[in-house]
Amino acid sequence: MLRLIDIEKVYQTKTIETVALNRVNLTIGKGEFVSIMGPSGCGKSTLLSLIGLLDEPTSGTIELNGRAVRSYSDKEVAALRNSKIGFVFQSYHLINDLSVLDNVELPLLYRPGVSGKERRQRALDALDKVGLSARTAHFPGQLSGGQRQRVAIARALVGQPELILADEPTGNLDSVMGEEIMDLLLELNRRDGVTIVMVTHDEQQALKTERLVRFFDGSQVS
Ligand SMILES: Nc1ncnc2c1ncn2[C@@H]1O[C@H](COP(=O)(O)OP(=O)(O)OP(=O)(O)O)[C@@H](O)[C@H]1O
Repeated sequence: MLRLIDIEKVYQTKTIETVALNRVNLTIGKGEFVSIMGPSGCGKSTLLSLIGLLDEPTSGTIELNGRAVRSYSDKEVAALRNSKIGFVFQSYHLINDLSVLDNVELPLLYRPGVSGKERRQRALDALDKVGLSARTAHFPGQLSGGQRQRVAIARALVGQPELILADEPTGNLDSVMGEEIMDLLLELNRRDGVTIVMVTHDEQQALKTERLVRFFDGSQVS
């Protein structure tokens, strides 16, 4: 589904040039659950932002479903990102002034052809999947960290993406809640076939996934 071919990412500032990714080759198949591990600064977040079509490589090719991403216009890339990719972050990124249901509905606001009624139903379905049907009227501030991350996962799911990108999804949670979130991601992958790429610092969690890719200094080492 996704291929990274000879990817290089160089950040150039006035004083220093940083090679964040150095000739990375990675293929992610449909339905896979891949963990990415590596020390701080090795390029994990950079990799996720490229896979998530949030940034472009300095050189190399990213292919999505067999077609080079660079052959799409900016507008098409934005539409692809919105329809095919769901994001989950370490710090949830929920909007505190919106209810749980409204937070989950948000990504569908920018979808053409989705009525208000359908939006609501899909958000309710996504919240049901993450076990939060009883909390739809709550606000993020009234939830535990684990529950907030469940809301964020429901928000990532509501657009029915092909791919979920999770950047340290359990990084802010204690081990019990972290386990719960990990089990939820594993279930979504196994039961619903959602492809997941997860950056984590937690070796135990990484070992539960189908595949573990390790990075060091911008390069893939295993
Ligand atoms: N916007 C930027 N401008 C300049 N340098 C950057 C930028 N973003 C990242 N870098 C550099 O690129 C390298 C890789 O950073 P990246 O954030 O991808 O690492 P990481 O593995 O995700 O680290 P961490 O585990 O600490 O989040 C680092 O040396 C970082 O300083």
